[in-house]
Amino acid sequence: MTWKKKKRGGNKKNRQEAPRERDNTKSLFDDIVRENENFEAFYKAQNIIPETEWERFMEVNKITLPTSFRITGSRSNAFELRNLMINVHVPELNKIQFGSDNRSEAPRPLLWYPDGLGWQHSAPRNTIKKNLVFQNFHKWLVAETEVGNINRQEAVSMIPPLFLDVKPGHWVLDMCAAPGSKTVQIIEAVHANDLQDKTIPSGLVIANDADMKRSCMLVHQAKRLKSPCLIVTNHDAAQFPGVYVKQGLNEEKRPIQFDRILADVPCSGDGTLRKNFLIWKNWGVGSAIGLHYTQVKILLRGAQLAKENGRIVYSTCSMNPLENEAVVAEVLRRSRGNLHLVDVSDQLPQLIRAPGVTSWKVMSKENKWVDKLEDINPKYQKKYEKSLWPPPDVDQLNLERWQAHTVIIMRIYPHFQDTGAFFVAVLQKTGPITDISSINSSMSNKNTCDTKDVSIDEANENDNQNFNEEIDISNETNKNDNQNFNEEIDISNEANKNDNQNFNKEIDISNEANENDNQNFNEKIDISNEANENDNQNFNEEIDISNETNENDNQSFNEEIDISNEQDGAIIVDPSTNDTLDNYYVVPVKRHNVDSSRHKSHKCPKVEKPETETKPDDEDQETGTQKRACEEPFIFLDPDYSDISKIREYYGLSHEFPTDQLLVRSVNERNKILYFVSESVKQVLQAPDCHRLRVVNSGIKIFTRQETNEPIKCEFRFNSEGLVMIYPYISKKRVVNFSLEDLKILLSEPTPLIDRFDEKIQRRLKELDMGCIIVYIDPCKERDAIILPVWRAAVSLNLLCRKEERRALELRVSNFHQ
Ligand SMILES: C[S@@+](CC[C@H](N)C(=O)[O-])C[C@H]1O[C@@H](n2cnc3c(N)ncnc32)[C@H](O)[C@@H]1O
Repeated sequence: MTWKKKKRGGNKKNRQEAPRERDNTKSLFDDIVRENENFEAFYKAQNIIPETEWERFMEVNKITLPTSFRITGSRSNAFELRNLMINVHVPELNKIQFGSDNRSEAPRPLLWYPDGLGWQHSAPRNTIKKNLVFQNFHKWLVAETEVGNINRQEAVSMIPPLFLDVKPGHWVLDMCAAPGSKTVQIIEAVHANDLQDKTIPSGLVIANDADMKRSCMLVHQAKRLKSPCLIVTNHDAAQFPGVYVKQGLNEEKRPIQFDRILADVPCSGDGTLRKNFLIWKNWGVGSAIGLHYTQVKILLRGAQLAKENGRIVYSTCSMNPLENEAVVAEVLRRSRGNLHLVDVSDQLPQLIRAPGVTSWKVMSKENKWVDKLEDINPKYQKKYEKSLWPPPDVDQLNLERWQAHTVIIMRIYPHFQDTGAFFVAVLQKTGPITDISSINSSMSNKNTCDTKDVSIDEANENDNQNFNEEIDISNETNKNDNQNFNEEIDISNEANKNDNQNFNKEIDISNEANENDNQNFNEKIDISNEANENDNQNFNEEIDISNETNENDNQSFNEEIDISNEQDGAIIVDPSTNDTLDNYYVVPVKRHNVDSSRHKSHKCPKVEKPETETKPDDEDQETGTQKRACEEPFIFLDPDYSDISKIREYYGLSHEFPTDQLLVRSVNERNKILYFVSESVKQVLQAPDCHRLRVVNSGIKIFTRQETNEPIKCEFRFNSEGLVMIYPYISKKRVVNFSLEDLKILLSEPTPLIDRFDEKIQRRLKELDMGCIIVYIDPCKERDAIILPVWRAAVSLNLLCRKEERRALELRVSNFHQ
């Protein structure tokens, strides 16, 4: 059987493209299943799917996965979009009839997802391409996705963060976060009360991933949420460094610990068969056996980093008990009663789930069933962990509870609700996870029960063994992601084509406008150039991120430097015990007053690298990535910093706004961008040993210095990324209330002339000098107010936001009629 490779990047030989449409899928899958019977043999023997359901389980696995998405953002905004789905899009799409049974494939809500904000649809791509109604719907989806109001995400992948039960104010660690779908959910939960409280959220989300490239994807994904609570880091989660932060009035040093931990670990991914049929074809027992040890180490480290009474969610997109129940059982055993499974049967009652299992079988890499480690050929025993087999006390672990609908561990299978498969376990920490080394290890079969049990060296050794498999798998996942990503790129390219058309038009228009407005020519060019930079960034995620980072943040992408730090930081210990404090060395990071003489003296802890190793902007021959000589520091501004006083005066910024949470990223007198972070992010970034954290990104842009030849009173303009956050703290001095009609004029061209607006607006604008103003639109009670930064030039206005934001706004405004 041969499948033709479709156009797609990569030079992988023998790569086969699975058919996408439902109609022709089945027969081809039957062929794959025949080619790889191990999958079927393995899972039949595990007896995890009742015999009566087996046929249905196999059938559904052969059908292409529906597309699913979540409506995100603030509550009222999300409800507005949900109502638009229910009242406008679904009725329109329901009119389309297609498929063999002439059935409509309009989106339907995921019944178990709270507030009707989760959706899925299984319309074939051909339909989407050919049908105008679907095309319009898709355009809307893409536009709202670009600005972060909609998140495309596999339905089952939405489940773990819901069980994590994140509350505003929580400190959350997402251990294996990239590409970031679940991080986005966590960030949303941390911001859940923003609108009611009208305060800056105090929570913290650290999103970590061991893969640098994927961490960058994560930055891009999470950036759309404009959260000052996020830090993206790049570590092996099993060795996530301990950091001491100063907390409380006395600034007492305490080890960093989290209210919530998500360990969505790397796995064999056989729950994603419907998305990536190659997993089925290449399925083998080796992946799970190889990953088990890494998974145990990550979950264990997560348990250590949780606060007492903190919640830890362990999840995989694998159905294999060796990656699921075996991992949880081993970590429960090692925690010596300080970790418990949580009964979450009352949460998401409409989610159909099966309980965990208490017996499972281990198949050797030679595809033979093996009852115990000792039965493995001694030559290969090192490759297996004792903990792969069910422990003797497995019945006491509550892995399975199926009484009165009580399910503690959740197994979600594709045939339950037309999704992928997933495994979720919710754990609570009730005491310190200490002294792991003294536990007689059932895990290690290497007869080393001393401190080396989970020591760095051994962990690394093992990691290396497993790493190749992991890389294969994550590549597989990447391939898969790329598949899906290409779909999106196709669409967005189309959108971009359109944009280019519009863009040219805009240039024409702006030229026209410039004729009218020659005085402000330079300003407009500057602003539009910035907008163009942003636009180009979005054509290519990676370029986008690295450019943005290099230009604005100078945040470190240098893995070499960080690896050396990793060695310092890799101390496996429960932070609630102080016994490793001596292993930390302290590099004090002071608050910097940005004056040229002082900031020159600021030393980035990573500059000590010899120049020959990392020249600035050196190109890595192997990866093609840009290396930087040093990671630029996070320099917190002194509230007395002169530019802040200017901003305060010009915009009427309240003293309640925590200006001490503003920072800059470059040691430069004329800092172009001022970033803002939450109080807890600041605590972490100012931790004496923060250098141990390999920070990839943090902070939202709130002010940008506007370079202009014109005489203006305040050089700093608002950045759309941070405006909503700071808006409650500014006076009405430079706020102009617009009606929807005024907004339409503003959006009608890049630099509409002031005299096109309503007379009242003209009068108000005349009161204001040249510079940044804030346009406020309150469409109606049920909808969120729209707050926009606008440049008030001599005779025209210029909306200061990215093209994607502008496009989504245009769509939103056009929907207000309906
Ligand atoms: C299942 S994916 C995570 C998906 C992610 N939580 C989401 O919802 O988008 C597993 C991730 O773990 C990362 N990873 C693999 N080994 C790791 C390790 N030792 N520490 C941290 N991350 C790791 C991979 O790069 C991959 O991005």
